[in-house]
Amino acid sequence: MTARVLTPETLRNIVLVSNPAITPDGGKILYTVARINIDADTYESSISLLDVATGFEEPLQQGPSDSCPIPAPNGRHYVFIRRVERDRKQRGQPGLELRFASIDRPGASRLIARVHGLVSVSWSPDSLRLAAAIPVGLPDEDVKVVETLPVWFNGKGFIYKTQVKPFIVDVYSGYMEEIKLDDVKWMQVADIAWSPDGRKIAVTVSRVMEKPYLRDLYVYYLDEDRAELVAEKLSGFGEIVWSPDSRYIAYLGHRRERGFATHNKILVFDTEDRGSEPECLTCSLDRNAVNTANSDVRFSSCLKKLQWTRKGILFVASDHGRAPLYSVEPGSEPTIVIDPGEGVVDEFSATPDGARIAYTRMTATEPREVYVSDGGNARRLTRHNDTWLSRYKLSKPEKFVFKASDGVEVEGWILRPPEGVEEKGWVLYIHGGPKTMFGYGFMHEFHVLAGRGYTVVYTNPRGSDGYSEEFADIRCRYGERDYQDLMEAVEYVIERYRLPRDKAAVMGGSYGGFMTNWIIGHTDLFKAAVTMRSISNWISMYGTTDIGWYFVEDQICCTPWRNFEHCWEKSPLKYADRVKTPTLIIHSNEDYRCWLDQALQLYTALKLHGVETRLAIFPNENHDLSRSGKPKHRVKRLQLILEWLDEHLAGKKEEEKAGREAGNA
Ligand SMILES: CSCC[C@H](NC=O)C(=O)N[C@@H](C)C(=O)N[C@@H](CO)C(=O)O
Repeated sequence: MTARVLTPETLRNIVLVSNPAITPDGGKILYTVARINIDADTYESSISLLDVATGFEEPLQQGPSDSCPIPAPNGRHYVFIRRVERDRKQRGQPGLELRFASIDRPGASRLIARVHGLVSVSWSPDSLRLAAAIPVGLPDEDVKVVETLPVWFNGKGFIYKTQVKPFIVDVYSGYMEEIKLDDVKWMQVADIAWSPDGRKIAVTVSRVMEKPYLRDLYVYYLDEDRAELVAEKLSGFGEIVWSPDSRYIAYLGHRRERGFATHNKILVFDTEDRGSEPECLTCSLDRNAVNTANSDVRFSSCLKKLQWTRKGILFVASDHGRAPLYSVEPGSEPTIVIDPGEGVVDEFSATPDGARIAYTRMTATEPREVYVSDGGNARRLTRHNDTWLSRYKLSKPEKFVFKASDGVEVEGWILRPPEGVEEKGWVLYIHGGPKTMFGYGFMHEFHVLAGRGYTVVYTNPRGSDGYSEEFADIRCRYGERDYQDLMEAVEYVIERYRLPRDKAAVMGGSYGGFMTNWIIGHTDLFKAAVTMRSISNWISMYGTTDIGWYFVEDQICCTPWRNFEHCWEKSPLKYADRVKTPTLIIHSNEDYRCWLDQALQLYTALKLHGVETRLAIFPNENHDLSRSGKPKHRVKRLQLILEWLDEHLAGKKEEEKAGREAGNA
């Protein structure tokens, strides 16, 4: 009997649980439940309410496009987001509604404001108002007349007229007033936080258009209607939280000591001692204080990545493919408060006293579910994915560690086809970033590959997250130590797991696509390659994408005018004339992170050099096609990958050719 395995279409089974927001008394959890409707080609999301004591659950908002519930400090009300459909005539109208509702009145809600987006929101302690970072300004309808940078942004489209501004919003009247930050002419607010004493609002904001990664920290004093600059030229995530006594601000980020390879840290600023150096609370940990585990089954969340409770500051850090929840206080060392085992704490929220924490956890074999922890006792509260999971065979990845040729340990995992599935070959899968990690995030795609008979090998080579800052730092040296780690991993798994050398494929997305392109230009070991949302040419990447001009300079250490030769040396396109590996190129036509030109240049080069190549362009999709693209496109993408592997690793093409020839004879 053939095993029931995951296929492209089983995406429809996965229930996407997100945004577990706990009420201040710890009695209830509001969260988003999303389902993937392949037939209607949509994600349908609603909001549920969980009673922590009984585990009883009831729908709060039926959807089909409700998400991101954020409870008020009074524990009675909440705000949430409703996505609204717009027809052609309404183009330019805001697509989101910010709504206000009572926890004890399921279904009812009132419109607060129509917005084009919501970057961050924070309740006033009296539960009457919100501090909100809201995008304003739209692109021209027809001809685009641009004077700002970047022109476009992945997932947002043309943003050259958009600024993200800070507002105070009255939840009862909907009245909105902009918070004026002195001397800030152009701004992109990254985060906003209302102080527990109600008197101040902290804002992190980028105000240098050419260097959007630089953030300044302001405090706005409501009584005086005046803002003060607290710190300048910070970088990283940019999230902020106030201490319970409203004196300190914890900032999640860094000062770019190792450029974009720098770990996000928790830096605590004393707002009453201006000019004092911030205290770094996570420097000794030497881990990135955010969760960068890859997964393709997430749904949008509005929860903060930091929370300052009376027991300490909570944050998730990336560690060896896992993501535990930590707590830290000024003057102390970080300690783990929720150990997810071989898993990932994906998002969390805690009661102000820190006694109870709601969170979502996932593993490599289970998508996210909601959990609650009361000081050490963790309980799982939802089981949305249990029934369908019990009907399928999913194999469990096995972890391996090998010593690279320079003596550094590198980790990886091997996911074999489930029992009963015929083995057809294997795939080296490379993650993006490069500063993200593989590990214990659920990857539907990996199980689909395994279900078709392909063993998946995935590793965290140099440049990855989850280890020291030094480990993540491959600036200026792309294609060197990272490439070596991957090729040494290949030799290791061939020997240790007896994988067939002549049945290997390589694939990856974004930086992983860069590396796939690099690999096929430097070795002919692989029988097939699949390169997705990839980078092939750093020179054109520089000027065409949302992050290009500063990402390339930082990571590759060149610009089209400085070290031009180095930019070309590090571009896979330079080596395209050596490629022999049959290559499937997958790209989205609205990928503004790694623009379509990257795929087109590679495709043209491979075609002209006689390499077997196929190019799939996905319309109306962006860089996140594999994670949040339209369901039908996600299915099609997986089908294309499987077909390519079947043709080149499982000999499907030869079989068909032989069949055709036999038919003609
Ligand atoms: C502004 S510096 C950070 C760039 C960013 N790194 C985070 O992952 C990034 O977008 N890099 C892309 C080239 C990339 O490889 N993206 C990965 C991870 O998001 C992907 O899988 O798409």
